[in-house]
Amino acid sequence: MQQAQPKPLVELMGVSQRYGRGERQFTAIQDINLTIAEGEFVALLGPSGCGKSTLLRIITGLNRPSEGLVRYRGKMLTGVNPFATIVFQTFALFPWLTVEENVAVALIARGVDEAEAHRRAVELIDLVGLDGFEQAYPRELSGGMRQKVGIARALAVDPELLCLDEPFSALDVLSAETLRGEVLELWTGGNLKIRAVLMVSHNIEEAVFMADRIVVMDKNPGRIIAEVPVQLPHPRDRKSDAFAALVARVYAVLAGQTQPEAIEYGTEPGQNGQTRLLPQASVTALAGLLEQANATDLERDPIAQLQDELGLDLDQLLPLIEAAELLGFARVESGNLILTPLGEAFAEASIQARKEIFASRLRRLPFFRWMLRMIIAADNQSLRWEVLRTALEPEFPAEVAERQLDVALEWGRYAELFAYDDAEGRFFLETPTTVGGER
Ligand SMILES: Nc1ncnc2c1ncn2[C@@H]1O[C@H](COP(=O)(O)OP(=O)(O)OP(=O)(O)O)[C@@H](O)[C@H]1O
Repeated sequence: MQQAQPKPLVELMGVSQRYGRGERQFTAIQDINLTIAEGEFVALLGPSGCGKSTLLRIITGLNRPSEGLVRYRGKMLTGVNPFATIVFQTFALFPWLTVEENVAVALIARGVDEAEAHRRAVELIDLVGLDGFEQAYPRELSGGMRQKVGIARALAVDPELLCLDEPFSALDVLSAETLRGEVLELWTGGNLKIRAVLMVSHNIEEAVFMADRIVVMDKNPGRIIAEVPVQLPHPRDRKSDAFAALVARVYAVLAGQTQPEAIEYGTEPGQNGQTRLLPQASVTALAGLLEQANATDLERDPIAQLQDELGLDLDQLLPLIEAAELLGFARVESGNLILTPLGEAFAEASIQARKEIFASRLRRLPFFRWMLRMIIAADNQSLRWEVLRTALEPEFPAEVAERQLDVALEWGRYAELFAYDDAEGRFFLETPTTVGGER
């Protein structure tokens, strides 16, 4: 028998969202094409700032995209989507209302009379497992329980599309894990009207554990870089090889945006072409990563292993990996982090030798070549922070330029390529030079 094609519920075509005006205009997401079909649980995964929440707001009709079309059940979406609802990370409960009132309020707002609203609220509270807590106030509940109230409230309006915006990230590890299981039970139980779930996450394992499809995004500008189907039956076994292989695959997509060397280093600021952004990675954390990777057998599930061992979340780990790749200390292959001989040498080197290795790598980066040239060319070979920041501004928005200089300052100081006078806000060379370029 031929299986019927699942019907598309949400369709996004060429969707972009820009914020701000004029020179300060900024593209949060660009040219997004995405379909969510009936029966699907889709996870949106990507680094902080790649536009996941923006996309959710567009799908639920809270934002109108700057460009592109959004269709819901084949019809153009022009205002707030009445069939969709969002559960937020921070619960968003009214502290002065009881659990029951917090749920009922969503129904009353939709015109349901008060007695009926309270009757349904009690049913929903039972459904999410909070029976007995109807008259409690949010402050009396644990984080996990509060999030259940948030879910009950979202379910009160009988949504077809349930959007979850990092619903577990404010919870402790155990509560998050329990609630993941409970949400999956609600979803697979089939007692609800929900036709699809869209969950924003920045936890790869969570996405592989829950979703049927993972949409992977990257930033600057926010865009979809891959879609990974997850065809494992529920309940999923985190310890299985198939699970680990999928985690590794998604990790490889996120971390391994490795490009040919010429593109990878980018161009110097002010030259034609794109200047590559320096990842927001501290030298200490980078050294920690390299030491850990050098000391550990990272054959299986490297992301989970490194995250656990270093106590980092994805947003902290990815810039470190990017920095390790940029500096030639490591590469990512099929989801594994492999140290280069230089990376191994760095991990095992003395403090002074590390500084020298680091300096030799920084001198290869167009950003640092440019900075050094600017400092050397300045009066007294000393340059104010503002001058460099202003010089970067045609290339990057002001706050990005500022953050780039912060990173460059930390890396360059560590490598002793230049020094910085905090009181005067000036870069200068520790050993003045007269030759054109480097010491
Ligand atoms: N109303 C707004 N005005 C200006 N910029 C905005 C606005 N909303 C979001 N942004 C910017 O757009 C980009 C995408 O933001 P968004 O919150 O959608 O990302 P995200 O992937 O959900 O991030 P996170 O994981 O940190 O929540 C960010 O750089 C953010 O600063």
